[in-house]
Amino acid sequence: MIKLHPSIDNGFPPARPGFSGGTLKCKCATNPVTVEISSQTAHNHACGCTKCWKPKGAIFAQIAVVSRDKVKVTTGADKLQIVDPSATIQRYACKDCGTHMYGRIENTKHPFYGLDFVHTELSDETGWSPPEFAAFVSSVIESGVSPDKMSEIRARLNELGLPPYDALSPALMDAIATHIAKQSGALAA
Ligand SMILES: N[C@@H](CCC(=O)N[C@@H](CSCO)C(=O)NCC(=O)O)C(=O)O
Ligand SMILES: [Zn+2]
Ligand SMILES: [Zn+2]
Repeated sequence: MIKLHPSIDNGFPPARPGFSGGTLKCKCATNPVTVEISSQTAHNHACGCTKCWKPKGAIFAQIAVVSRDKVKVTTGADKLQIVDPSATIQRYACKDCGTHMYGRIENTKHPFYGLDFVHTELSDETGWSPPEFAAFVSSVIESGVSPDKMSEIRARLNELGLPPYDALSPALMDAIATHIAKQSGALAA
């Protein structure tokens, strides 16, 4: 069976009611970077884009959002560097092991401003919100996955209960479009 991501391939538990966060740790054996997340996450999803960090050998990333005021670097801030300063999401990665610790949007007009992107598999705690869908599925081809594999990948995502989309989920695409329409005046603010 095709492997997509180690936290997804064997199924995943539901969110634990009352769960209120945990600590993300990079892959460095010594002096790891730690980031405290003091809330449950939302919109967790598998992402096939080339920009999101993936564990070794994984085709997809697993990524969720959390309010930026709930994200705090607790150790090793000096080891963090922004992967691509020109990207919409500024991804802070450990310069020793390459793990992305959080991604932040600085453009206050962006529909997702205020939300940081995090990989909850970097935490030892259980109870995080599980993935709900798969985004940017066709983009895995950009990382070198053969187009011949796409039917198998989409079938497996469906089997896991993760509807595959080639951008974000319809609910998130609608939220983005609504935000833009309110900014332009096409819809009442
Ligand atoms: N085909 C491109 C798609 C990259 C892309 O647009 N990624 C999305 C999703 S990331 C988490 O869901 C995005 O919002 N990117 C903004 C950014 O990365 O700054 C590819 O695969 O590279
Ligand atoms: Zn590291
Ligand atoms: Zn992505």
